[in-house]
Amino acid sequence: MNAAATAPARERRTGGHSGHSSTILLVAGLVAAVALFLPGLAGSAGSVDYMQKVGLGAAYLIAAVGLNLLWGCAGQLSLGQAGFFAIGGYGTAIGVQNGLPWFLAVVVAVLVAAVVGALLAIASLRLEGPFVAIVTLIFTLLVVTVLNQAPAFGRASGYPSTVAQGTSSVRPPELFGLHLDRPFLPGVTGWAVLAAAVLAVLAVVLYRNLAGSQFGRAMDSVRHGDLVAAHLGVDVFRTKVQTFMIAAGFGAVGGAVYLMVFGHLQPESFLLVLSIDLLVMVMVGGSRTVLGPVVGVLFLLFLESDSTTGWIVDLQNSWISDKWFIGSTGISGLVLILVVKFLPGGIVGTAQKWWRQTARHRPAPPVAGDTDHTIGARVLDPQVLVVENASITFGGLKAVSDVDLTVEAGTVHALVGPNGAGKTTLLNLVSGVYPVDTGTIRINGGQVQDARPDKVKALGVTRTFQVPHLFVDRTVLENVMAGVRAPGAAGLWRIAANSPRAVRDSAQARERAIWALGYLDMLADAERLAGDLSYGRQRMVEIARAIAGRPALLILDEPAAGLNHHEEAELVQVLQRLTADGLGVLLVEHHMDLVTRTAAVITCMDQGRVLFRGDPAAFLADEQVREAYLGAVTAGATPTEELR
Ligand SMILES: Nc1ncnc2c1ncn2[C@@H]1O[C@H](COP(=O)(O)OP(=O)(O)OP(=O)(O)O)[C@@H](O)[C@H]1O
Repeated sequence: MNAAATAPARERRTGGHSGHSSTILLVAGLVAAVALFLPGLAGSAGSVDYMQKVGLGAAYLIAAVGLNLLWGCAGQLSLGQAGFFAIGGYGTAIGVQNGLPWFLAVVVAVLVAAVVGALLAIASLRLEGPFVAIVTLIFTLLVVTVLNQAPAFGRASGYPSTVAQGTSSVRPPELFGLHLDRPFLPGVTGWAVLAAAVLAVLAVVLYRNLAGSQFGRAMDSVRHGDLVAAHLGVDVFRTKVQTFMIAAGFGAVGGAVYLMVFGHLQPESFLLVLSIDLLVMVMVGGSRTVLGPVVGVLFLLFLESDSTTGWIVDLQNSWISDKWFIGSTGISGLVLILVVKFLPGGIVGTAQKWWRQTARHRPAPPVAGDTDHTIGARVLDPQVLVVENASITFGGLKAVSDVDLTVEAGTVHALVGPNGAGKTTLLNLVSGVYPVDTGTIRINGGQVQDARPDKVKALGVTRTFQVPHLFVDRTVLENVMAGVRAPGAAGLWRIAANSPRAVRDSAQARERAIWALGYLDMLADAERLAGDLSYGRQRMVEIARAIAGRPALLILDEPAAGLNHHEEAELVQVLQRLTADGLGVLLVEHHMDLVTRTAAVITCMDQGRVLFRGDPAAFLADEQVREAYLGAVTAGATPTEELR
C-alpha cells in the first residue's frame, strides 16, 4: 500500500495534527478577534481606551509568538525582540513617509529585520544560553541608541495630540478602499484594531503550523543541544538561522502593527523593557504552547492596567515604602522571577501537564499502520560500514590509530576494550563528529566527504548515546518522530501555510514513528512523556528513534548501561531481531554477556589500536584480550561471569 496515499486517513485514527485542527484554530481565532472588536464600536470615550489596549495586545502578541518560536521551541534565549519590533515600526514608517504603499513598506521592513536576524544568528551560532541573551541584549540597546540619537528617526515621532487633530506623520493603511482608521476618536471606528487582531490570529496559526511540523521538531532538537540535533539529521546552522529570521520577521510585523494602530512611534516604546515584557508574556502564558503567548499578553495588559498598578502602588506605600515606586519594569521582573521559580511551564503549560496527568484524559495509544515498512535504508553495499586506516590525534595523543573495521548488513559488530581505548572516538569518527586525520570511511557505499553528523545521518547512520538524550518534556511519539527526516521535505512556506504536502510529511513521520514503536512493542507508551519512563524504557525509546530514521548502520553506545537483567534480555532479543531484519549494528558495550550473545564479530581496541578481531569464542579464548581487557581469569570461571 502506498504510504503517501493512506497517511492522512491514518493520521485521523492516531489523533495527530492535521489540516483540520489548523482550520479550527483559525476560525475560532477570527471569531474571538471580531468578538474583541465589537465592544469598541460603541464609540464612547471609554471604548477608545479599550480599543487601544486590544491593538497594543495584538502587536505584542505577534512579537511574542516569534519569541516563542525562537526561545520556546529552539531554546535560543533572545532579548532582541524589542529591536526587531522597532525595526518593523520605524522601517514601515520611513517606507510610508517616502511614498511606498503600506504593504510594500511592511515587506521591506520585515526583510530588513530578517536579514539582521540572520546576522545575529550567525554572530551567536557558537554561543549557548546566556551568551545568546547577551548578544541579543546588546543588539536591542544598539537599536534604542540609534533611535534616540539619529535625527532620521525623529520624523516618525509624534503623540496622539497631533493625531487627535486628524493628522499623523504616518498615514493609515487602506484595504479595498477602506481607511483603517486608528482608535483615537470616539465615534470613529478603529478598523486598524480589527486588522491588528486578525493578523495576531494569523500569527498564532502560523506558529502552530511551524511548531507542529517536522521543522518544529528540528527546532526542538536544537533546543536539546547541537550535537544531538545534528545526529538526528538536523542541519543545525540552517535551522538556527531560519528560526532567528522567522522570529525577527514576527517581531517586525508586531512593530508594523503597532504603527498601524497608533500612527506614531517614539524610542521609549522599544526599550529593553519591551524585550523583557515579551519574555514575561511567553513565560507566564507558557512557552512552547500555541496559546501561551495569548494568555501571557492578557496577563501583562492586566498587570499594567491602571487599576492593578494602582493597587500594587497602594500595597507598596502601606507595607514597604512610599519614597520610591517599583514601576512596571520592576513588576515585570518580579513576575518573571516568580514564574521561573513556581510555574516553570507557565499557565497554559501547567494546565496541559495537569490535563495529561489526569488518567481519565490520557489519550489512547495510536494504532499501528498497516503500511509495509522496511527496517532500514536500502542496502546499497552489504558492507554497510568500511573504515580503512582511520586515525585521529588529540594534542599528541593518538586516540585512534590506523584502525580498519567492517560492519556487514544483518550482523552485530561489537567494539570492546578498556576505558580510554578509543571506542567512543571511533564512533565519533564514523558518525561525523570529528573528521579523520588520515584514512577513509564508507557508509552504505557512500564515502563520508565532510564529517558532519547530519550529512552522515543522510548516508544512513543513526545512533544512541551512552546516556539517553531524549526530549523529556515531549511524548515518546514526538521523540521518535524527531528521528524521522523526510528527504525533500516541504519547505518553510508550505509548512507555515499547512499545505497538503506539509500535512502529508508530518503524517508520514508520525506513521514511521508509530511503526518503530510498534516494532519495539512500545505503542502503549506512545503518548506518555519520555521523562516519565524508567531509564531502561528511555533507552528503548532512543533505539526506536534511531530505527525510525531508516538507518543502514545503527550505532549503539553502551545500550545496556543501567539496565536490569530483564531489560538486558529484552535488548538481546531486540538486537537479534534487528539483525535478522537486515540491519548492520555497531555496538560498544562492556557487558560481555550481551556482546557474546549478539555479536558476529568482536573488535577489541587498546590504546587506540586494534588488539583483537574475531568471533565470540575466539575472543573469550584470546590470551592478549584476557590480559589487556578481561583481566586474569581464574581457573574454571568464564570471563563473562567474572565481569558481571
Ligand atoms: N575531544 C577530545 N580531546 C582530547 N582528547 C580526547 C577527546 N576525545 C577523546 N579523547 C581521548 O582519547 C582517548 C580515547 O577516549 P575514548 O573516549 O574514545 O575511549 P573509550 O574507549 O570510549 O573509553 P570509555 O569506555 O571510557 O568510554 C582518551 O585518552 C580520551 O581522553
